[in-house]
Amino acid sequence: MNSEQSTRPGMVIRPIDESEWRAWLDVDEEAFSEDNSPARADAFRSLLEFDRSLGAFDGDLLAGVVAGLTFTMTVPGGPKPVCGVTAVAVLPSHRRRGVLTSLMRRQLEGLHESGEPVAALYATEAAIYQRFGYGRATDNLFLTIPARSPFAVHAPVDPSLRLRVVRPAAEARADLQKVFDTVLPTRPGLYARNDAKWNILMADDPDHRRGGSALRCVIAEDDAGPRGYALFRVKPGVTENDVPDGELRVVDLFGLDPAAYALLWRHVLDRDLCSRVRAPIRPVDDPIMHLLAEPRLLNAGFVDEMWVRVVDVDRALAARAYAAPVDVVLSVQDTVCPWNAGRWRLSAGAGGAVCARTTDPADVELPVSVLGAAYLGGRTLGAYQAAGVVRETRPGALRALSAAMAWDVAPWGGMIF
Ligand SMILES: CC(=O)SCCNC(=O)CCNC(=O)[C@H](O)C(C)(C)COP(=O)(O)OP(=O)(O)OC[C@H]1O[C@@H](n2cnc3c(N)ncnc32)[C@H](O)[C@@H]1OP(=O)(O)O
Repeated sequence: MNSEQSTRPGMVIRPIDESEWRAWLDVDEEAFSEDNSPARADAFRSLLEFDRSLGAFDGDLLAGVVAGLTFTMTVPGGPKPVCGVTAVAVLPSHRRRGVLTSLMRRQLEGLHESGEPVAALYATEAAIYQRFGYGRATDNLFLTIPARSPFAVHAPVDPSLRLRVVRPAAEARADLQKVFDTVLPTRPGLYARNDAKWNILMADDPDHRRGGSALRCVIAEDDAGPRGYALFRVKPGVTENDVPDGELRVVDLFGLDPAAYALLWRHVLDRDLCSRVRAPIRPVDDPIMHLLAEPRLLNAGFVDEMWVRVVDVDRALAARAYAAPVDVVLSVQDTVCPWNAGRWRLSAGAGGAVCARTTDPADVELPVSVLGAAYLGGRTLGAYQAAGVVRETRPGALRALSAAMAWDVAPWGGMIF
């Protein structure tokens, strides 16, 4: 599809120049009905890559925007380049006229021509991006745990570990980055946090506190250095009878080994004057689920987290590792990126993966959104078959593909971008 075909008539789509930043911010603030303090606007701007942004212009008026960010994201097998899609906004005066559709199509065409084979995003509303071929690839586990919930007898303990409180939290930044960068390659979905991202986290914007304290930081360490950290806030409170009823909210918690991880959770659960711990952004296989003696006390739920778009089937499927050998012919449906539509043979084994065009008959028929959903390893395909989304035309092929694409560690981004 050429760019004229993908652009709404009367609308010009082009990258936004840095000098047009004010107009960009206006569109963003109007679309989200949110006003930014100067500090917050500066932080937002520091995240953007203007040459990777697109604006939809109605005459001189900037009516819609989308940003692309250059990411290294862990996928099954290790860190790879992924385009982070963010800051999507359309002026309320121009909504439901195809502005977003034009921006999405143009962005995907650009990635196909010279970009990353995979795009990922966090959606404000889950219904928006499926029509553009994004699949729900990760979920967020949210927990509300009563304080002082007991641990199971098998919970690991290492007497050489100690806790260090760092205040203000920003002073621990180097240690935090070291821990995070070590964890990064171990979980699909985690993306490398650049300086701008760490600046925002450590700036501890009062607008993000929602009635909670400044960011608190505790490091688990031994004589050799840090082995994990917890960042959290405490929202103080008392019951009507003056019983302490504070709420501790976990912001970020990573451990390099089971004992450090358990100690950090023990710390947040035992914090004085708190009656519960809320952890709203956790991976669905968080080890805390196996540390508590009474798992029902987790009060767990989950929601969609990241949505992934396979931009180029061949480049994307060859870029990741597979949990088992597989040799299948996929028939891919993709009306937004027609270069993906049709049959591809995926062959993966000990020597790596190859994905190439084929005229052989299909073994599995599926929409590109399911490839996106399964890309980070967090989905099995039988459920999509049961839902009527995927069809198997060679017995056993779907199961083989599902086992190969699934990954032992659940994917999770951990922080909105
Ligand atoms: C990755 C991120 O940045 S997520 C942030 C997304 N931005 C926001 O939530 C800010 C507020 N909302 C907006 O700015 C706009 O309403 C947008 C960006 C969500 C949609 O922009 P629009 O230009 O109105 O979308 P567009 O007209 O291209 O709609 C395309 C299709 O998506 C549908 N759609 C658009 N928004 C939504 C939605 N929120 N929920 C469900 N469907 C939607 C439209 O109905 C249309 O469907 P159709 O093709 O069947 O007619």
